[in-house]
Amino acid sequence: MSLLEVSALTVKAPDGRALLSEVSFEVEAGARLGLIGESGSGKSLTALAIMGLPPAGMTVSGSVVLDAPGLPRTQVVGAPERALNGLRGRAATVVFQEPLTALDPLAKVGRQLAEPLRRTRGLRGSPLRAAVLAALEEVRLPERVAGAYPHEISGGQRQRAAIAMALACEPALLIADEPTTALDVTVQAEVLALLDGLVSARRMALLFISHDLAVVARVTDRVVVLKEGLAVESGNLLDIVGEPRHPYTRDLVSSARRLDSALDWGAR
Ligand SMILES: Nc1ncnc2c1ncn2[C@@H]1O[C@H](COP(=O)(O)OP(=O)(O)OP(=O)(O)O)[C@@H](O)[C@H]1O
Repeated sequence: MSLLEVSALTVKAPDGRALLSEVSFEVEAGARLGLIGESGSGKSLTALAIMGLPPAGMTVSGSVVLDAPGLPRTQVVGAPERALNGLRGRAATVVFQEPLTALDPLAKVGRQLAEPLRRTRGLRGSPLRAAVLAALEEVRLPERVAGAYPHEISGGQRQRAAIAMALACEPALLIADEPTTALDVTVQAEVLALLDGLVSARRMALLFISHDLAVVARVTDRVVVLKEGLAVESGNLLDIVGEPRHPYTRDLVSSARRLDSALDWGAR
């Protein structure tokens, strides 16, 4: 049994338009899967549906089963909020493109990190303070960040803090939804390398969402290609890059190649 099994997942807008149509994939414990597609293809809706958080007014059908160690196996579609609350953060969690989605602008970073650590590990007092500092260190943030408000640190540091918060509940599956898209190119590479290392060190499963094939290729080995809400191709990343079958995947691969050779040219 997989950690995450998505079958025929369909999301409809209030006007009945299908935004996601019969999408299916699985993620085993500790495995990595990339979800790639252009803007509006349904990537974020997939992430939200897995978390049981579809936008208001949308109808979700099909099946999303989360089966994380130590937690009840749960059908997310149609599950009561009570059942989902126990799963969110622990079975699966999300890091979004914009770290301010996860961070409270009015609270210091240390206090925000302490909250999930207190809740999930029952820590108080100095052990809690030590755990906050360890969590910052794990994402390579200096101690002083604990006493800063989100607006007082850089975008890259905010994303590291958001990653630390996501990891505080020790999730079995990390969903990273364009986690580096809003960052400068050099910071992007650092955050990606950090995420890659943390997922390996903690043996987490990763669902990595991006419009950028080159970025997905750095952290995953299997991909699902989404276009207009349909999964048009899926499989091993190297097979897909080597022999893309769908015309849209061919476009993705050739534009990634063009970018690659332009960068090679620039380096010479
Ligand atoms: N809250 C909402 N209300 C109405 N339509 C929405 C809502 N959220 C998403 N959509 C529509 O659903 C479709 C898929 O959106 P989604 O955000 O999943 O795309 P995406 O692939 O994540 O794109 P991006 O890379 O731009 O985030 C789009 O047509 C979008 O306009």
